[in-house]
Amino acid sequence: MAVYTHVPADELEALIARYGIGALISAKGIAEGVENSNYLVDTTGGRFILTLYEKRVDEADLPFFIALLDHLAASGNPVPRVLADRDGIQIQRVAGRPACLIEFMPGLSVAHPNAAQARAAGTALGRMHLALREFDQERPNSLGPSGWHALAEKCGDQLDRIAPWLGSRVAHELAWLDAHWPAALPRCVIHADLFPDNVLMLGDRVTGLIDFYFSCTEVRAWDLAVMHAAWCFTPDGSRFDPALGDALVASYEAAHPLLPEERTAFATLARGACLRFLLTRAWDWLNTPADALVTPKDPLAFLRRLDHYAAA
Ligand SMILES: Nc1ncnc2c1ncn2[C@@H]1O[C@H](COP(=O)(O)OP(=O)(O)OP(=O)(O)O)[C@@H](O)[C@H]1O
Ligand SMILES: N[C@@H](CCO)C(=O)O
Repeated sequence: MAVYTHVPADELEALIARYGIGALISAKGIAEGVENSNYLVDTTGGRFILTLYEKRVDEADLPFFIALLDHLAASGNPVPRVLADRDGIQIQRVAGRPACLIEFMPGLSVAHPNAAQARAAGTALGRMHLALREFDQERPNSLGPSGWHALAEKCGDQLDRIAPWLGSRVAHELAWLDAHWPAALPRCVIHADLFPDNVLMLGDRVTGLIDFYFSCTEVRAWDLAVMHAAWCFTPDGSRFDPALGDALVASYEAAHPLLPEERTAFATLARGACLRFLLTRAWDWLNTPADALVTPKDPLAFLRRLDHYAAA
């Protein structure tokens, strides 16, 4: 359940009144997600998402995310814009947290995507990368190679509480990736977290790409590698589905061809993606109180994926 911050009804009513979107009808906390608090807000003028930014989103980055969403929406990508209130203000303070009111996108995220859905998602990523050629703002990736080292150090010996050998395995992977990371590949702003739960679909059609709060300037093909690792395995990471992998990569390439050097480096990029999600999940696993409302995700599901790419 991802509602970390409760918004009192009178505060919500006053917020909605600032937007000229009618009167508040209801607001429900959204269970999905682990990072931020999200509410589904209905007013007499329509349906909206209210996001309160929690632990991992830095308020100073919000203008970058808002500009990115504006750019992508303006170039025809299915992403939600952030609404401005009557004074033109987009970043609010709600219950003491930075917050934005966001366009509601139709569709559902698919728990177990099929090949047609992977194909649609690959096309959506390729089109997004095309549009991002014209986006000139930058944001460093705090969860890129140097961030992995910092996170592994912060987890320290505690990694072995998850599995007895995990600390030494992570150290080995960090050293291998330091030696092989293809940092010279083309870069652009990427989504960096396009898991199935961040792609809304109706049937086999993509209706919304959401949750851009890890977007950053990074090796472009890493975005596809993140998707490959997130979309093409059983949830526990034990089995790779080649039909999903082929559908995802072929459809991406039809919209935005990979360079030969991106193709060559793909398994290494995916290995880095697995380490990134292993480490953020491990940190959450070790630091989520037992009585928290959020269930931490399994770090080892990304070690199993990593093993797949390491063997490739
Ligand atoms: N613009 C939107 N339109 C429709 N639904 C949305 C929108 N934004 C968020 N949601 C809903 O809220 C849920 C949580 O949103 P989101 O994935 O942004 O949360 P998060 O806490 O940042 O999650 P994550 O754990 O994936 O980082 C989504 O699964 C979706 O159901
Ligand atoms: N998509 C991530 C959560 C955001 O970092 C995961 O499943 O671990």
